[in-house]
Amino acid sequence: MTSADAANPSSSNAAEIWRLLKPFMPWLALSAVMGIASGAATVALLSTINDVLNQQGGMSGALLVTFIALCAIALFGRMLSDVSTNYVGQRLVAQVRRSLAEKILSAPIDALERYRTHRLMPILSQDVDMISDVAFVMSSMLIALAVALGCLGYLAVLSPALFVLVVVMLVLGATVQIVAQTRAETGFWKAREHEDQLHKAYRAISEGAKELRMHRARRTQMFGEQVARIVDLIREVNGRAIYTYVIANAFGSALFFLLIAVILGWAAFRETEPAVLSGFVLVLLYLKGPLDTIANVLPNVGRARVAFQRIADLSARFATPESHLHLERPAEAATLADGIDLRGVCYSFDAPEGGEPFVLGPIDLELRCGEMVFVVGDNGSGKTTLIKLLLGLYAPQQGEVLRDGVVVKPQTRDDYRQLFTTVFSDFYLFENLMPVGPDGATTATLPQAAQPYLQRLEIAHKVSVKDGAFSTVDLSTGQRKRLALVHAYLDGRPVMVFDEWAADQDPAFRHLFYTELLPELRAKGHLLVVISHDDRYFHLADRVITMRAGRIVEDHARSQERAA
Ligand SMILES: Nc1ncnc2c1ncn2[C@@H]1O[C@H](COP(=O)(O)OP(=O)(O)OP(=O)(O)O)[C@@H](O)[C@H]1O
Repeated sequence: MTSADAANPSSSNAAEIWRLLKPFMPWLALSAVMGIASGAATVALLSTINDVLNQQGGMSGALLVTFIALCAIALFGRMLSDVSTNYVGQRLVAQVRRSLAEKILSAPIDALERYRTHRLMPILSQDVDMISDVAFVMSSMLIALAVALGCLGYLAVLSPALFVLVVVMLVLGATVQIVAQTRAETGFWKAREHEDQLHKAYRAISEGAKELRMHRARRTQMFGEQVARIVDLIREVNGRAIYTYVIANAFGSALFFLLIAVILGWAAFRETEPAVLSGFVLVLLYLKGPLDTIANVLPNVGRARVAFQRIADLSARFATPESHLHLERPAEAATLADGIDLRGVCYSFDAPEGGEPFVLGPIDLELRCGEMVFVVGDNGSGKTTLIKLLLGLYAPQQGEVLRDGVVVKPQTRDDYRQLFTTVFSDFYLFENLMPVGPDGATTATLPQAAQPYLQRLEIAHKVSVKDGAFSTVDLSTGQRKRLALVHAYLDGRPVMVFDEWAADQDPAFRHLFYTELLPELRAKGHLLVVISHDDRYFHLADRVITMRAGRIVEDHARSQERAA
C-alpha cells in the first residue's frame, strides 16, 4: 500500500475492486445490458397491462403478441443476466482464493509470523465465502435496480406531478436506508473483529483440548470468558445491525402504503385520469417487490464490504517484498561448491509492548561444505533466529549472506533457499513425497527409494510409501520427526539444518542420530547445521558455536582439538 493509499483506504479498495473486475468487464456489461433489458421489458409489461385494464376488449391480436414477446425478453434477459453474473462471481471468488494463497506463499516469513493464524484463517474461509454469497445475489439486485429505474421512468411519463411526490418519498426512504446501512456496517465491522477473537478461542479449545480437560477452572474460564462472551458479543452486535435494517425496511414499507394513500387522496381532490391512477397503483405495488429485494440484499452487501476490506488489507500487507519467489519456475538441483558466509548480519524483532526488542548480531560466520556444526546456547539466545537468517527465511536488516562468495540478493534468495533441507522444532510433516532429489526417484520408484531410509530410521514396520505419500502419519512425535528426516534424505540437498531434531527421540535412537546418522551424512559431503541441547554429543561436532543474547560468544573447532 502506498502512503497515499494508506491515507485513503477507500481509494485503494476501489483500485483493488477495479483490478479484480477488469478482466470480467465484457461479462459484466452483458449482465448489465440483459438486466436492463429484462427490467425494461418488465416495465413495458406493466404498461401493457395498465393499457389493457383501461381499454375495451381486453388483450388480443398484436397486443397479445407484444405481451408474449415482452414476457420472453423479461425471462431470457433475467436468465442471461443471472448466468453471466454468477459466471463472474464464481470466477472472481476463485481468483481471490488463488491470489490470496499465492500471496501467503510468497509473503515474507516475518510478515506472516506477525499476522497471526487466527486472523488469517477467517479471511481465507469466512470473508471469501461472504463475497461468494453476495456474488450469487448480485444479479437479482442489479435486475431489481433496473426494474425500479424503469418503473420510475414509466411513472414520470404517466404523471410528472405525481412522480415528484414519489421521488420525494423515495429520497426519504433511501436516506433512512443509507443511515441504516452506515450504522449496520459499523456493527458488522465490530462483529468481524470479535470473530477473529472467536477463532483464536476455537484454536485454543481444539489445540489445547488435552490441557483443558486436565484443568477444570481453566476450562470453565475458557468457555465463559472467551467462547461464550465473544459469541454473545457477536450475537448482540450483529443483532443490532440487523434490527437497524428491519426498522429501516418497516419504515420503507409504511412509506410505500402512505404513498399509495396520498396518490389515491390526490385523485379525490384533483381530477386524475383513471389510466394514470391505476398505472401508479399497479406500478407502485409491483415496485415494492424489487425494492424489497434490494433491501434484503443490502445487509449482505454491508457484510461483503467489510469482508472485502479485510481481504484488501491482507492483500496489501502481503503485496510487497518477496516478489522473487518463483512459483511457476521448475525447481533445479541446487549445488554448493565451497560454503556459506554470514558477514555482519543483524536482525531485530519488533519490541513487545513495554519490553526491549530482541536483537541478533552482528554475526560473522563461515560454514564450509562437509562440516558438522552444532549451534548451542540457552533458551532464547537466538539460535533459531540465526538459523532463519542462514536459511534466507529472514532477510538480514544489516550485513550480508554469501553463497560460494556471492552475495545473496532478494532476486536470488529463493534459489539460495533450495540449498537447504530443514527439520524445524515446530516442523510441518507433509504426507506426500517429492519425486526429485539425487536418486532421481519418480513417483513409481519412490517406495523403493524411501525404503532404505525408513529401515535405517527404524520405522519401516509402521510406515510405507504408497501412491507417492506416506501410508500413515498418525504416529508419535518422535516417529513423525523420523519421517521428516526421510524427506530430508530423499531431497538430498547440500545443506541440512536440524533444529533440536533429537529432542523427541529415545536415548538409543538419539545416540544413533549423533553417532551414526549425522556422520554418515557428513561423509556424503553435506554441510550439517544442528541446533542441540545434547551436551553429551557436542564432542562429535567439527565446530560448536555458542550463542548468548543474540551474539556468537564462542566458535570452537572440535576437529582440530580431536586431531591434536
Ligand atoms: N516471532 C517473533 N517475534 C518477536 N520476537 C521473537 C520472535 N521469535 C523470537 N523472538 C525473540 O527472539 C528471541 C530468540 O528466539 P529464538 O527462537 O531465536 O531462541 P532460541 O535460542 O532458538 O531458543 P530455544 O532454545 O528456546 O529454542 C526470543 O527470546 C524472543 O524474544
